[in-house]
Amino acid sequence: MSLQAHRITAGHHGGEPVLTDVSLTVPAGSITGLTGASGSGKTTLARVLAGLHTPQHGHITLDDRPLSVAVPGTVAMLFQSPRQAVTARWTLGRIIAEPLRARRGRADTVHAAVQRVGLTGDLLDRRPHEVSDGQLQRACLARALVQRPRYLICDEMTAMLDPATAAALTAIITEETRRGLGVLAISHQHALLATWTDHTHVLMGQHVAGSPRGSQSTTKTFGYRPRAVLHARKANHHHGLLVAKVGADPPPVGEPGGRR
Ligand SMILES: Nc1ncnc2c1ncn2[C@@H]1O[C@H](COP(=O)(O)OP(=O)(O)OP(=O)(O)O)[C@@H](O)[C@H]1O
Repeated sequence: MSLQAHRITAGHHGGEPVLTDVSLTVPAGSITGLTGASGSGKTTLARVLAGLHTPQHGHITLDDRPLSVAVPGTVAMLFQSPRQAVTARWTLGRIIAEPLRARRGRADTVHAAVQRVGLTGDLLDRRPHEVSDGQLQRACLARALVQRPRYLICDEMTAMLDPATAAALTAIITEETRRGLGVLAISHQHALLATWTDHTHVLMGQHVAGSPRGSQSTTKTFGYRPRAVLHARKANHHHGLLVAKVGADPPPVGEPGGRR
């Protein structure tokens, strides 16, 4: 069971592709990391995986079936800025319940999700400007969970959060993987990826400063165990995917995971 990107080429507004022939697998029940330089195309790939952006080439499968036949909400997304992901005039309660508008039993489901993410009931009547970023991100996680997603894409989800809230949310999501949720965690924070993910891919975009013009977007996979250092030692090319092992030495300057 997995959410898979198969040889994706994608860009914006007919411009040069941001991603060229990129493949990525997000297995169910585990946390897959995705990192890479700013502009390498992580968010673009995330949006393609969630069905929010149509690729020029390639396709997405969800548990071996086309993503297009999946029930809406099967792939949920959390963004860096929860404020840009919600309707500002709605209460948190309405934001969380909205995906269930047409479904029965929503009160129980919403209540369970609210409890699950550690929100107190009094916050449900407040609007986004009346709560903190952390509380709003918890509400966004609750909104995702009420849809019972099979896969969750977290795009820099913790970037704006204090360490305690970030730790709380990652712990809740980790718990959900034990129930089978597959997670793609996108982050620039290698320390977070090293402790949170089972393995991490590094997206090598063609728009990254210093990369040769026309080079292809690929991903490197670091099958590192928690706390291992991101360091490619050996790479094999396979369908646009560079699979690399991880060493204990710090990566050299300019390498993925190295000092800039
Ligand atoms: N809606 C858009 N219209 C035009 N170009 C876009 C759009 N979204 C992204 N891009 C461009 O596509 C490239 C990849 O952007 P993307 O946001 O996917 O990268 P990223 O790796 O997620 O970056 P970051 O780490 O800074 O969030 C960038 O050059 C960006 O300017």
